[in-house]
Amino acid sequence: MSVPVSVSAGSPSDLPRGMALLRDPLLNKGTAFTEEERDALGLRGFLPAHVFSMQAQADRVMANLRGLTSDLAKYVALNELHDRNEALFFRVVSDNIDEIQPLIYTPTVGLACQRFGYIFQRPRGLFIGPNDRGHIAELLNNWPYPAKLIVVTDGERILGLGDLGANGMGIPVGKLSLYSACAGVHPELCLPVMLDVGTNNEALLNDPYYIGLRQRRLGGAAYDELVDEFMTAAREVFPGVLIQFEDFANHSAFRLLQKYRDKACVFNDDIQGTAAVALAGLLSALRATGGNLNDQRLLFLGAGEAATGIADLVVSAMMAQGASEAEALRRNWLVDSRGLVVKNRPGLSEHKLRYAHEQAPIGDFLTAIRTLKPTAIIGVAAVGGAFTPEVLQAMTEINDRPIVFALSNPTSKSECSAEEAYRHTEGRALFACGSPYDPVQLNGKTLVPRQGNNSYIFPGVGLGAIASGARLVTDEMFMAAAYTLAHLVDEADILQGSLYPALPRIREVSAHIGAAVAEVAYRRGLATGHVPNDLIGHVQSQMYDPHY
Ligand SMILES: O=C([O-])CC(=O)C(=O)O
Ligand SMILES: [Mg+2]
Repeated sequence: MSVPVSVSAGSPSDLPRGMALLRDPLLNKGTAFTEEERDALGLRGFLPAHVFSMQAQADRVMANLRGLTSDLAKYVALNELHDRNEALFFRVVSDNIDEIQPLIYTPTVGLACQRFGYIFQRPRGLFIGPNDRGHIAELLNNWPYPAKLIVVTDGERILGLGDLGANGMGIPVGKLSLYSACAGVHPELCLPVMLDVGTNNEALLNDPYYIGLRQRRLGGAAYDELVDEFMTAAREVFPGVLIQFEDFANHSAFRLLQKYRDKACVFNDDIQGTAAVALAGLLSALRATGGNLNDQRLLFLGAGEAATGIADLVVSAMMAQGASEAEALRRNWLVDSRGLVVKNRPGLSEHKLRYAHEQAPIGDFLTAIRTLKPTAIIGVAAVGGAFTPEVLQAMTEINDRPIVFALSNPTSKSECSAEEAYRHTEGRALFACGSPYDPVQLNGKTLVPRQGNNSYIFPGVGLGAIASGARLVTDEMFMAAAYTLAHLVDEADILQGSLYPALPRIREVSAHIGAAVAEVAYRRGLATGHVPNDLIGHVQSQMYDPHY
């Protein structure tokens, strides 16, 4: 007899029985409970006669899903399955990751967050707000599972969609689903957290179905104190927990990372995860162009978390290959809403200063391309359509194989589509995108764009940090993750224009990234316990496999 493995439940006699068992998503198997289990667990009479295999259940889920016509309806159906039977949900997601990732993650999760109040059924995770001050540890203690991994947001910058307040809870939930599906972090170890500090989104404040606190955002010291109480309480209640900051606005994201990175096991996915996935894509693109990293010139459209995160990691990689810091910095340029970021521009925020070079001001992206002659353009400003045909043609005039990364999410915010990228560069672009695009046929050739999305990176990084009991998450770990990911791209991928491995290989990818991250943790004395002989075996042995 086997019910899904629980990491928190005690002996089998402590497990719920009867109706309570059917209603526990971590243990429920629905119509797959065997005759023997139906007798032993008090289930007789609750279930129809036929005993289904897990495969038959999974096939039925997929058939039903494919019968639905809207992506939002599919999101809701998958959410319901998640609430009913976790093992089956993760089986279905893992076995059909190409088809389902876009439904539980970008782009559909963006729409789901915008509609969150309307599709809300059961809560998942913890909502913490200003009224909980002084009691956050108690609140965390209400959580019935032993969290080892928290994804936390305050909803102020959800994907490229802006302030969605408490509706942004869809993001921690979606990211944690990918942790379990893509890297086998056990679902019981995963805790989504929404710091609901209000919203400045007027439409939501006036929406009768808005689920969050109906007040404007908390700011200043009160905000910092709330975050700090949460950080302290989380580490007290769940010792060693890894905390991922997600979709905070720039003004909070850099500050919070700076404040906690040397004292707690934290990272910011939008800064560091995005950086690693972009560096990996760049390394793959260089296999196609035959160029050297240290000869590249990168022009970013955007100057926020993703842009400076990527630029910082690229600078470190260039320095590791022999460039001086000054040389490496000058190979990275930022364009924001006010034009090229240059030294003499007044009022630059701190995170942009490293990339404010000596240069006459330039007002627009196209002129910046013509002046600076980049080898790569990287879109991270959430301005949909910003890579116009003129921009793409200009890149093609300068480069034999222009590198074009349209990383903004969801699809509506993408700088250009895959089709546009290839069509306006005569099929020469080395393209990556934040949200998924289908293959493109051009001049008798099939080009297969892959997602330059941090979902290739964060699941493996979290797995490695947890498997090694890491005390901190460092930039060196993200560097190792980026090189590991790039190494897993094979020649056939490169030939068809794919800069990342195929998504169905994601569990293998995450295991290797996990081992690379754990290796850094052990080597730097940041791990807990002894170095295992077989690191990848050790990491793989901790991966949750969704079977009954
Ligand atoms: O969630 C994604 O697709 C990538 C990401 O972190 C973001 O865009 O904020
Ligand atoms: Mg994000």
